[in-house]
Parts: sequence; structure tokens; C-alpha cells
Amino acid sequence: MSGKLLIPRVAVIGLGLIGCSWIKGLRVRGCLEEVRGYDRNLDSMQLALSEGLIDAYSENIADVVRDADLIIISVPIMAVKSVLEAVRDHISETAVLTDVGSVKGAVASDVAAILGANFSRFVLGHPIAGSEKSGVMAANEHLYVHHKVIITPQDHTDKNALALVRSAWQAVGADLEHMSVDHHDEVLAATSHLPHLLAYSLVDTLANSHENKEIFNYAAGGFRDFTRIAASSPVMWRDIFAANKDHLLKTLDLFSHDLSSLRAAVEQGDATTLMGVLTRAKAARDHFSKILARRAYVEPMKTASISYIANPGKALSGSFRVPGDKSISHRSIMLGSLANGTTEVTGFLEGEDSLATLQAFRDMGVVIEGPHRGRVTIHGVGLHGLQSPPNALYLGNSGTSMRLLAGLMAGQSFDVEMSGDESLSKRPMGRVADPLALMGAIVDTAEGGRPPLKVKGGSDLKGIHYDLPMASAQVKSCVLLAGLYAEGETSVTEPAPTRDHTERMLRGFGYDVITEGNKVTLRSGGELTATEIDVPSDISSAAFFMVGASIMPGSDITLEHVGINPTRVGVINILRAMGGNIDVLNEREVGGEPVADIRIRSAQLKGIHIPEDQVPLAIDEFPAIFIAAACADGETVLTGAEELRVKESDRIQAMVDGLVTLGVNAVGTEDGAVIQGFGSEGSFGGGEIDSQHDHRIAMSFAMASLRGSAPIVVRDCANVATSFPSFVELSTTAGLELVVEGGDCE
Ligand SMILES: O=C(O)C1=C[C@@H](OP(=O)(O)O)[C@@H](O)[C@H](O)C1
Ligand SMILES: C=C(OP(=O)(O)O)C(=O)O
Repeated sequence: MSGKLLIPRVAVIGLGLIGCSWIKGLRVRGCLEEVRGYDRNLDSMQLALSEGLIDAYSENIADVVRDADLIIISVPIMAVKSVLEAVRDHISETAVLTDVGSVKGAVASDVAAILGANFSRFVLGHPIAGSEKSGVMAANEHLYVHHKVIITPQDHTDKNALALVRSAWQAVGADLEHMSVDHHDEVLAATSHLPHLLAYSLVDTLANSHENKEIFNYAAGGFRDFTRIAASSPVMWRDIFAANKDHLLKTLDLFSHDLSSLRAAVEQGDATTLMGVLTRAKAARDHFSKILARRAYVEPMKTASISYIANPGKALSGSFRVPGDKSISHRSIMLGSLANGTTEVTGFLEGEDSLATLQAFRDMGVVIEGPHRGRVTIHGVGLHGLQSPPNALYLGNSGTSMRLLAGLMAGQSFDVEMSGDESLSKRPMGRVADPLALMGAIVDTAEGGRPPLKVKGGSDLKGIHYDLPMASAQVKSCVLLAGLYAEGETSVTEPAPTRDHTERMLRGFGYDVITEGNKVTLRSGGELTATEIDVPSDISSAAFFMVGASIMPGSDITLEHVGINPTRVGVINILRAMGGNIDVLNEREVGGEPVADIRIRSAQLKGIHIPEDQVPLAIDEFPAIFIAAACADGETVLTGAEELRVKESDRIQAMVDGLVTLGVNAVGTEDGAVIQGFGSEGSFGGGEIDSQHDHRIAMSFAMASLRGSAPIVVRDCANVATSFPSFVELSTTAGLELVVEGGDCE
């Protein structure tokens, strides 16, 4: 909107909550010159006048709409037609009309019938801000602030008319969205019309039962919460149900079908089906609550601007535990789901990536309780017990989920499609589709081997031997997991050791896996037996603090219960080679994975040529290691790390660009980078970093602020929630000066 909105003359037909709140909002903000009102009810018109909502009214609707620039029709759906008939011959040539009804198809038909099929100045709208309150006195000028208003423009809708209505909604703080008429009605049938129908129906059933007194006397939160909307206007809802009959019946039939299944489960004491419904529903409702609180990692986060403002910090101190290992958390859900029996997981990472895996298995019929404080209970269905999911599996930002699942899905009897967010949709999947094709699977990718992936069910897989063309634990795991379903033996050799959590965990579930040098082999035909899994803290999350404590003089921290699987300890080896002061204490083994407490004290680091054999062992830690290199004396050279270019972002480019912004001399090479450290006397300059929506880039530059000379602003940090949801809380407790701007990044 350019300039302040001022509409000379507005007519409002129907003086209820919705119309009056819009008018009041526009009035309070000085957007209206003159408002005339009409209502069937004289009292309402008089009240609106005395409240100053309208300047004049008339019992003759023609007088109200004559010469109006904008006519707001805010009457029950079934009354729209008679209003249009009454105003048709009295509106000006330029008047714009709009409505606020909950069903758009019915209003669109009325407009076409009365004003003509090509009438272009009627803009169909629907504010999603209803309330069981009603009438002039309930008018609230803030009702639409941050509330969605759906506009359903048609092909013939006039652009200027649309712009005026949009401006009038934006002026009262609404968030506008466009939809087609039919799509709107389908969505609203499910999200609004069906819940209202059910609320009315439940109250009616209970009120008619002979024990109704008891019910109302003892109705606790459940009855009250579920039925609040049954106090809404019966006329309005009668009209809505009639106007959206077809869509409502469709969604009601679906609901009735599921309700009958639930009834049968209760009758038959089928606890598994009941738990399936209840845990899935709880997960969906929890996710919805997070969306409401703007805390969920959902697609709109692509544009949500959550930034870290990181000021120079203090020496790090304390003894604490970072969240659970992401790689192990993914695998605990996968193998727990495919096991016979119930697997108990503790220390599970409640980050968006591992939750995406968890949701995928729920979608395939596995009953999973939790997570609650890292505890998850998985009711395994056996290797052949998964069910076809109702929709494509959505895997968010998580490469591990998609690549490991590709292997498992190849062995199922049903087709599966897997999709992800913008970042995942750019990552290479040919690396898993190729070996799976060799095993006899049919895996389609989008152009260039990118997601979405479509895996055909019912293929007879054959065991193969596969020479991994790159050091990738995800590809290795994909082939091994497909091998569980393939005839005979499946083996892989890797060019360099990569994380072996899949092999270790399969053994933990009682499955035979043979590792000989760089070759891993398994045979199909075995079974997984449920077990207990204690997920260690993620060394990849710990790495940010290892670097932070190393570069910030005076730091001394201990990170507890960190996984130190030999295939993951590259970051310790590299920092030690640079002169880092790191002690690995209290080494022990937990459920087949080695863990330790790690003490890090600050030390002046020196630049090194990072040994290439350490690259796969520290593959996710390079963004943090780049920060360490910038603080070191002399030059650090990284080679053999081209895989960094196909992670959540091109991590070589993203880190080099960020370092250069902060005044560091760094250049990217095809397979690595060369970084000139500024040494003990130097520091990072201030500046604005584009994290490329990559969690590890965001957290690395947050750590850099410890040695900053001015604030570092890191943009687009929402994705930190994929691997380290408590990062801000833990790092500020340890000594970082970090403020989150534009949302809650936790
Ligand atoms: O198997 C795993 O859990 C992972 C393997 C690595 O990916 P690549 O296999 O692509 O190297 C790593 O970067 C990723 O964060 C997790
Ligand atoms: C590369 C990563 O994860 P993924 O491949 O699972 O997206 C990571 O967490 O750094």
C-alpha cells in the first residue's frame, strides 16, 4: 500500500461482529471518511450510530449503498442473495463490493446470478477470525491483527477492486492469503465447518440424554474445550452447512468412517490401534501448537527472518550436556520401528530432522509414544509390518532421513514418495537411486537426480556388492538397509571409514553384520529384536563448544556424555593437531557406542594442513573448524572435502563468504579452502552473515562472536531447530552474548 488508505464513503450491510470490527478497525486508524450502515434490526443500527461506528443509517438499503465507494456485505450466507437484489440498481459504476462469508462458492454463484457472470468489482473474502460473540457491542478494532484473511479472486476480478479490498484488510493488521474458491470451501469444510457441526451435535446429544444435569454439573475441561463453538449463531451455521453441503458431506463421511474404526478398537480392546490414533493425533496437535506459537520448523520459515545478534562474549565456562546424536536418533526410530517388540529410547534428539523421521514412521502405521524429554517408546511392527502412508513422506531439511529411508522403502510392498524443503530438494539423490537400481529397485527422481523421490513397491531386490564412489555413511546405510530385504548377501566397501552407527545399531538389535577392513556385509532373512537405546550427546553439536572454548581465552568447559565413536572424532583430532587443549575423560560404552566427558580449555591454535583421512570423520564439523582456523596463527588448508558442497548449503562457499565479510582472508577451492588465521592479537570484524538457512553455518558464526570486535548478525537461523533446538539457551548460559531477533529460535 503506498500512502495512507482513505476511503471516502463506505456502506456496511449487516452490523454483526465481523463487519463492525472491520469498520471499527478502519475508523480507529483513520482510514474512513463516512460510513453508512444497514441492518434488518433497527436497534443494531441505532446502537452502531451511538457507538460512533457509523455516521448514518437508513431503513432503506438503497440510501445506504448509493454513492458508496466500498460496500461490505456482512450478512449470513443465505441472505447475500436478497441483499444483492436490493442493492443492484442503486450502486455506483465504480463501487467495489466485498463479503466476509465462510463459503465462497455459494456467494460467487449469487453474485453471478444477480450482478452478472462477469461482474468484476465483487471481491470474495473470508476473515478467519470468527468468535462465538456477536453483535455491535462485541466489535473489536484488534480482531484482525495477525489473523488470516483469505481472498478468493476470480479470473475476472478487477485489479483495482482487489487492491482496494486488500488495502482495507491490511490496514487493520490482517495477514492476507489468496486461494481459489473451490479450494477455500474444501479446506474450510474440514477446518471449520466439520468441527462446528460436531460441537453442536455433541452438546445436543449430551443435553438430551436423561443424565444431562450430571453432565453439565461435572463437565470438566474436555466438554468445555470441545464445545465452546456450539455457542455460535445457529442461523449463521445453518446457512454455512447448507451452502457448503458437498464439501462438508465429504469430510463428514471420512470422519464417520474413522470414528467407526475407533469405536471398533474400543469395543475390541485393540490397544495398538487406539494408541496409533492417539499418538498420531497428539503429535499433530503438538505440531499445530508450535505453528501457532511460531516455533515450528515449517515451510514458511524459509521466509521467516529469525536472526542472531551476537555480541562479543565472555570466556566459556560450565559443565553441560548438548542434545542427543542426530544420526543415532534417526536410526533408533528406523530400527525400533522394524523390530519385533518395544524399543525404549532415551536421549533422543527432539530436533526437526529426527522428528521428521519419527513422523514418517508414524505415517506408516508405527505406534510411537513421545518424545517426552528425550524418551521415546517405539512399538515395532517387524521388518514387514509397515503400512502404506496416506501421503508423501515429508522429510523437511533432513538428508539422512531421505537417503536411509530410500533403502528401506525399496524393500516394501507399497509405493512411497518422499519430499523435502527447498534445501533438501536441491541435494543429490542419484547417489542412492543408482545402487538401489542395481539391486532391482525402481526409484524415480526429479531432474538431475534431485527429490522428490518416488520408490516403487513390490520389487524383488537382489543383494549386490557396491563400491561406494564417495565416503558417505548415508549411501552405505541406504544400501545395507535395502539389503535387509534383498535376496542373499549385500556388501559395501567404502573409500574411507565413515560413521558406522547403522552397523553398530543393527548388531544391537541382534542382526548379524560383518565388518572386515573397509567392507561391510549382511544377509537378508534375519530379524530385529527390540532393545534399549541410550543416545549419547551429539559430537557434531559439541563441536561448536569445542571450538568456542578453544578460541576464547580463559575458557574451561566440560561437555558430558558425548559420543566418541572413532568414526566421528575428527574434530577432536584436528583441534588437537592445531594445538587445542582437549581432554577425553571417563571413557565408557553405552549400548554399543563409546561415550566420554570432554574437557576443553582455551589454547592458541596454529594453522595446519588438515589430514585428508580426517575429513569423513569430521564432515559436519568443518563450518566450526573454519572458525577455529580463522583464529589460529598462520594458514590452514583443507583439501579432499568436496562433499561439503552438497550439504544443507554449499558449506565451503557459505563459510568463505561469511569469513570474508568479517574481514578474514579466506578463499574457497574446488575441494576445500585456504584460511589465513589472524592469530592471538586479531579478532573478527562485525558484519551481517547469510547462513544460507544452514543450521551449522548459523551456529558457527554465532561462536565466532566470542572473538568478535563488533556485533555479528547472523540471518536465517530458524533451521538451527533441525539439529540443536536448545542452542541459544545453552550457548548463552555458557558465555555467548546472543539475542534472537524476529522470532523464537528455540
Ligand atoms: O549417516 C548419517 O547420519 C550422516 C552422514 C553424513 O552425510 P554423508 O553420508 O552425506 O556424508 C553427515 O553429513 C550427516 O549429517 C549424517
Ligand atoms: C549434513 C547434515 O545432515 P543431513 O545430511 O541429514 O541433512 C548435517 O546435519 O550437517
